[in-house]
Amino acid sequence: MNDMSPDGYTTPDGRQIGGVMMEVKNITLRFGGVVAIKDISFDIREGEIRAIIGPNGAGKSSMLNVINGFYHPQEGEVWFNGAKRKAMKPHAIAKQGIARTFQNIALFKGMSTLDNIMTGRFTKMNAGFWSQCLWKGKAEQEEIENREYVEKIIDFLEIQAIRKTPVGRLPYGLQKRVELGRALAAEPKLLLLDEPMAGMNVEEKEDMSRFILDVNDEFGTTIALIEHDMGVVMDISDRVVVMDYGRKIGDGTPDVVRADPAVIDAYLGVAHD
Ligand SMILES: Nc1ncnc2c1ncn2[C@@H]1O[C@H](COP(=O)(O)OP(=O)(O)OP(=O)(O)O)[C@@H](O)[C@H]1O
Repeated sequence: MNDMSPDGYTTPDGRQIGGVMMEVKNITLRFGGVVAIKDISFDIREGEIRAIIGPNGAGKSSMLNVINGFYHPQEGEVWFNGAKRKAMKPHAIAKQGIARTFQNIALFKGMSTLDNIMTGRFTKMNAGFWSQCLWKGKAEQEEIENREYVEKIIDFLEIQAIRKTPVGRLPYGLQKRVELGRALAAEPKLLLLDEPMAGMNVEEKEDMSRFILDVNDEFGTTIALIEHDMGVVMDISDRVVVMDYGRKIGDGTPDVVRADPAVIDAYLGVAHD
């Protein structure tokens, strides 16, 4: 990686990363007596694939929920697109361009792939009830545009063959792909992935890794993910934050993090000389 100038940097594979999109500053989050996050700061840059890793209970999901606006930390600030975020409801944050997937798939199991992905368009739907009654044409036009966008995602994720299938009948790996599609339907600037490879076999992990890289490349989406699978994280991420017991113990490129003795001790469990 080149220098970390405010304007960005160039990745080893030649991608241009931009300035800071999201910054969390000195975040502390407590649940009663449990300190889930202790004074953590890091940034996510425009166009990056940024990972947050750490052992069980390290605070990764809590951090994703802070970024997502679901949890409000007792201390610290969240900055997005150059502005300090006020306390907001998650749907307002979704409107700002942040979408996410969940560790335990949160799809409507009885609904088709197509309809599930359509639900991801809700932040893009402007025609309200009265305008639908008074101005049917506008609502119809919006519906057509939403359908077109969803079809584009279905093609992109190579799930045409299952577009009509109720998602509850799909294998796990495909359900995860549909969930990615639903998040993409919101056209996020920042996409949060909560353990996108959890429970997958090797082939499914390879497919998901390829789709994450392609989303970043073709849609230009900035991606932050939390993941247990170290191999996957190191392969696809530009920079990695390492958490342990609610603290940040490492931050840098995969090579830097891999060689960091504190990370090796805490997470990799490999003895270092
Ligand atoms: N809603 C909650 N109420 C109370 N404690 C919580 C809550 N959510 C998380 N915690 C605690 O905060 C700490 C961090 O949990 P968190 O789920 O963020 O870690 P994690 O790194 O995502 O773990 P895992 O990899 O197992 O999902 C843990 O001690 C956990 O028990």
